[in-house]
Amino acid sequence: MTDSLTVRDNRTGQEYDVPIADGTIKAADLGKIKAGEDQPGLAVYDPGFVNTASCRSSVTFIDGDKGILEYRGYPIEQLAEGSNFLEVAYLLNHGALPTKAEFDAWEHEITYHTFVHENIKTFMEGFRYDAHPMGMLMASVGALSTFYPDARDIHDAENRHMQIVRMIAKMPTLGAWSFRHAQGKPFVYPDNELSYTANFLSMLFKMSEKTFEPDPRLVRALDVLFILHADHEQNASTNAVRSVGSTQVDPYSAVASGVGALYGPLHGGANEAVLRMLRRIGSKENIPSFIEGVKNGNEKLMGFGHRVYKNYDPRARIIKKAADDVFEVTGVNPLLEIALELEKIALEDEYFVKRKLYPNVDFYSGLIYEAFQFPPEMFTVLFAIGRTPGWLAQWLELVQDKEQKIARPKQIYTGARTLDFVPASERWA
Ligand SMILES: CC(=O)SCCNC(=O)CCNC(=O)[C@H](O)C(C)(C)COP(=O)(O)OP(=O)(O)OC[C@H]1O[C@@H](n2cnc3c(N)ncnc32)[C@H](O)[C@@H]1OP(=O)(O)O
Ligand SMILES: O=C([O-])CC(=O)C(=O)O
Repeated sequence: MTDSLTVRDNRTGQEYDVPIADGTIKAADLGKIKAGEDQPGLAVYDPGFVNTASCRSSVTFIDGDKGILEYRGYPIEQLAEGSNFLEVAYLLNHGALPTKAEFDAWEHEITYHTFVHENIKTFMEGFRYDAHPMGMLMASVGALSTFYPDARDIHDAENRHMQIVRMIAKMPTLGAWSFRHAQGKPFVYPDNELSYTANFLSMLFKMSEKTFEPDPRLVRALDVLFILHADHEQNASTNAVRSVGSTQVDPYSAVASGVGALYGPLHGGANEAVLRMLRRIGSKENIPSFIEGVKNGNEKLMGFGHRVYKNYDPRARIIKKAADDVFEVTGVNPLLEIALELEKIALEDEYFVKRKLYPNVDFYSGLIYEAFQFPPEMFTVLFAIGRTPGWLAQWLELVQDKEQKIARPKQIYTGARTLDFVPASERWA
């Protein structure tokens, strides 16, 4: 036994020793270590999990170099073209496309669980007038766990299915109500005669007793956006859902943690940040000085860069096309011109080329959301509604995986040791 540990820094490849109580295992021995087997004294320093696979999964495949994304083996381009959001939600959670009977049953179940308990409404009405809708969404999803104590039995398959249906169904209700609250408008109850996405638009924008009839082209565009956001393997929010879910807590609590992770500007919150950035740039003439600021490290080009994609994000390509369909109905968002020019300049600039920084899913989505009349604070809520089936599919896979353990990483301790405590009465004397 020695008192040092060999650690490999995955960013630099450098190995070095740190003092610890247990023995030393060389990084070269890593390959001999069986997954999930504790090796006292061994830790690989990988902040941000750049090279650490935390699970095995058959939900979503990404080839970041080629810009390929597939849900359960189906290319995202084909799903966006020919499927709908509820079918994709089924695919993710069941592993295969539904038959007609299976789809009808799934759609029926989801449609009839869109209402939430009246006390959730009271709970949401209690937020400050200017509460951020993502904060409200995170809290209200967490609150759902108290309304469904049965959800704590995560070992029962039927029970798990029930919670998955409930959450996919209720997320738009919570999201729409967080929007109405910010607008100071009364909440609109779900209209179960409408499709999933049309009902969501109704709860957001309905202003009279009459049935709300959104333009079908807008309904389709939003449905496609939901498809594009539905899953993305081990992104930060899914990792949060899996991490919290690995404690065997109920899925509402696990998904609430996912909403929290998504809220951050480096993840789903980037769509809101992009819009604010474009507004700040204001005109094409200001782009070169903005880019200079990015290159000098003063700020980031929001909506650019990705941990996995070192090529164009395939979703950004589809969103760019979808924007044209939406703008046909709503008129062109004037910020589009700035976004297109920003992309062009960045993609020709050595700084971005060298680092393989391309537009990600968040770069163009906000322009469409704004054309729908959503304020920027709502953008990440829209992402969360789309991502819910993915979070749940990953949670389901996690709780069924017999080899999955509680998520509990190691650390490299860098603090003091074995100090002698001196009571305050002596220290302050
Ligand atoms: C749905 C989503 O979550 S998609 C991502 C949404 N987030 C954003 O759009 C925020 C802007 N982008 C980023 O902050 C990052 O690219 C992330 C968080 C997405 C990925 O981060 P990481 O994989 O850790 O990459 P990392 O931060 O190491 O970046 C590598 C290099 O590119 C630079 N870089 C990365 N993204 C950007 C950016 N958007 N603008 C300017 N420089 C960037 C980094 O400064 C770093 O440069 P260096 O090598 O000189 O230090
Ligand atoms: O995969 C990631 O790191 C982020 C992302 O694009 C997503 O969650 O959709």
